[in-house]
Amino acid sequence: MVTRIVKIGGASITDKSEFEHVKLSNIDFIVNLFKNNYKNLILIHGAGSFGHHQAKQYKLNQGYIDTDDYEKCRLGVCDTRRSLGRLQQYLLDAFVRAQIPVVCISPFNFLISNQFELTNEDYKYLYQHLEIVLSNGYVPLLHGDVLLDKKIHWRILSGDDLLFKLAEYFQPRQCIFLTSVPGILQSNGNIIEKFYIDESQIDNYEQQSSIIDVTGSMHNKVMIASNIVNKIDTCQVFILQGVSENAKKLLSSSISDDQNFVLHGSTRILKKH
Ligand SMILES: Nc1ncnc2c1ncn2[C@@H]1O[C@H](COP(=O)(O)OP(=O)(O)OP(=O)(O)O)[C@@H](O)[C@H]1O
Ligand SMILES: C=C(C)CCOP(=O)(O)O
Repeated sequence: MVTRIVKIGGASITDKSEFEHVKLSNIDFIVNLFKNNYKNLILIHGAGSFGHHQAKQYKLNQGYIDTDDYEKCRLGVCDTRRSLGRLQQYLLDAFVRAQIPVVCISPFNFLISNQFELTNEDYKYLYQHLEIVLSNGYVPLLHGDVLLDKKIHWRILSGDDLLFKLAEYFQPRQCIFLTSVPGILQSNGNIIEKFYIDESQIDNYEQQSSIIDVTGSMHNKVMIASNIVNKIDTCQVFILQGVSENAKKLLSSSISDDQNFVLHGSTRILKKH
């Protein structure tokens, strides 16, 4: 039932180096990618500069730490979610303006972890809810979020990790990570068009950067993208720039049956032969 899952990375729609800095023209560009192409689609958006800054300030990705002021951190949870809501509002404004039937679904309302852990059983109600939303013709827009946790009070769930769990359940034909860069870059700036999964190499692909990010940036993305390819044989996985001709090309065409299909100037994740 689901053909594509697309993560609209926070880096593609915000300036992550500046607090709550939205790039409205990027949002319009990305929303238009789906204008005639939104059937059987799940969308996820990242936090960008609407969430990572607060999450870092209150160390939310570590859960509650006894030595910190509980009430202050709890307000940090609320402030992170308020900020995510602002970014979501910009996206919803643009989707509805483009007459695309998008509804927002927050993981916070469906998932409660236990010492960071989330089982398939924990995801059950979210999956069921998404099935109903999809069968009514809506496009669900989920997002990276802060979740409540039974032991450590809260944890961060990144949109990339969520994408993996949705891919595992819905088995889409394509998973697409839209971000601010053309794909996975080598240290000399060259793009890797075919990234063959080799776990020992994954550590080499995080370049130094000044952006604020609590969920592992490109390193986590490469790991998640690789896990999807390893787990779902039939799923094509791409990392590419959201505001780009490649994104237009990929999202406006039907899914190629060529198992080795690549888009020049972007990254396709492939199993090592
Ligand atoms: N080897 C690399 N190749 C490409 N980008 C890299 C690399 N190493 C680090 N990066 C950084 O990773 C960023 C993309 O990861 P990031 O998690 O910020 O993306 P996102 O998913 O769009 O954002 P968000 O997590 O806010 O949703 C790029 O903007 C770039 O600065
Ligand atoms: C609340 C936060 C920081 C969610 C992070 O989600 P991501 O931007 O998809 O990694």
